[in-house]
Amino acid sequence: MQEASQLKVYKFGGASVKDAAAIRNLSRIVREYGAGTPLLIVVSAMGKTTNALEELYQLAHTGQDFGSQLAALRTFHLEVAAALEVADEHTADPHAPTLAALLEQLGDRLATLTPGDYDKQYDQIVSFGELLATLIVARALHARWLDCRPLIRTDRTWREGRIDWPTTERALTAEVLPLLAQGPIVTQGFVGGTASGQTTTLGREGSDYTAAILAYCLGAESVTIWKDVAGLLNADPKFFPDTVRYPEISYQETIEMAYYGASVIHPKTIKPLAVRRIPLLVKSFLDPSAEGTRIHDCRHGLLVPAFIRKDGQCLVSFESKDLTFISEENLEVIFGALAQVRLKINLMQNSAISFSVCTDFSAYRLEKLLAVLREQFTIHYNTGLELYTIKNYDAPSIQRLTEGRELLLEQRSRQTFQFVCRGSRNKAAK
Ligand SMILES: Nc1ncnc2c1ncn2[C@@H]1O[C@H](COP(=O)(O)OP(=O)(O)O)[C@@H](O)[C@H]1O
Ligand SMILES: N[C@@H](CC(=O)OP(=O)(O)O)C(=O)O
Repeated sequence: MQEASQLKVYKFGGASVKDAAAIRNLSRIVREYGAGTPLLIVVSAMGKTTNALEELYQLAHTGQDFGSQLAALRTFHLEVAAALEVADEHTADPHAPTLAALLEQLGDRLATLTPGDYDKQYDQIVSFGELLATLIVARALHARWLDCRPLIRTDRTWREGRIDWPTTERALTAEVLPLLAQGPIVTQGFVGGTASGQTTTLGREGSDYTAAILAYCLGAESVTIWKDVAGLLNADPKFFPDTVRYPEISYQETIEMAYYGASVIHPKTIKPLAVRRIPLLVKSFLDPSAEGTRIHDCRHGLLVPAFIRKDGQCLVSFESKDLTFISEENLEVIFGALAQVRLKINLMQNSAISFSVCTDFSAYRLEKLLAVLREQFTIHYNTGLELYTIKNYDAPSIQRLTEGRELLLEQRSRQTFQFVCRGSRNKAAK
């Protein structure tokens, strides 16, 4: 590994690059806070572009007309580039493609989809969001554009590529370290590549993870993720009033919050940073001089309860057909099928003849699960549910969250209280 350097990694997510004004704000932050030190900037797709690409892919994959959606995505990017005066005709970078070439490639790929592997083709399409965004941001910053796909090596687990750490570390050290001395570099979050050069993605919202991978491999001094919130809070302010900011918090507490669904940080982000003791700073791009949150190797007393809400949940219960008990053998079959269809368990519970799991809802994966297990088990499922977790709970916090809700499943350990209930779509949590 390299000596810990002065390198700072900045990560800007969709909200911080959602339009030309946001990218101007990003440029100010980089000028004011990132000067005088080697800087690697990781950028996600602009605003909701990844969702738009998912929709485009879905249309193309099902043989529907995607022309107007593609035109809208194209116009959006070209207009932002024009507003920032970084359209193709104003700039020429020998290390980067043009916006026109990228947009054409995207159109070609959509037009030539084959009925083959859904997840593999998803990655080839959805990754364009980050390619387009980084091109615009690199030009706005007069920074070098870097394609990280040949450097961040993954296996062929499409949509959730697993990192080949030694290969990635070797490639980044050889290719990127020498470039850092020449000025800031802008690269894509969320994407990687296989040994044979195909694009992979690292899981939705995976750009935070990219920042951690780069920091780990290049021995960065710190990672800063710039968000639209004041730092890591004890709850999502979009759903809970009266949130409290943690000025500092340990890796361990954070990893658990992220695991339970605190969407402000991708759950895989923390481990690589903790292993090399690289602090993670969560700061507001709306108020960049404010303190934010420092996630690092620290000890603290009991924290105020943290409330975590995960929507889009599905509760699936499996019952043996002949009243036999739920046994290790049965569980092995159920777990095997869940792994096969790539449904992750967020919570589970068993009784004598029934086993229940709460997972993220995916109609496609659930259908595959039913096909595998239907013969052996009677299966019931409920969709449109929410999973709530209270970390470091106390009686008032449980009372506050459960009041007026019908609990379909509940569980508690010494520090964590969790329950599944029907979705309250428009209702903010109390
Ligand atoms: N515990 C929490 N603390 C702060 N923000 C949270 C928390 N849990 C969820 N959030 C949500 O995370 C959002 C920021 O993350 P995200 O939207 O993924 O940012 P980006 O995509 O710009 O990187 C906030 O706007 C907030 O609604
Ligand atoms: N653009 C990808 C990756 C990502 O991390 O985005 P964001 O940083 O905006 O959450 C997504 O939307 O899933």
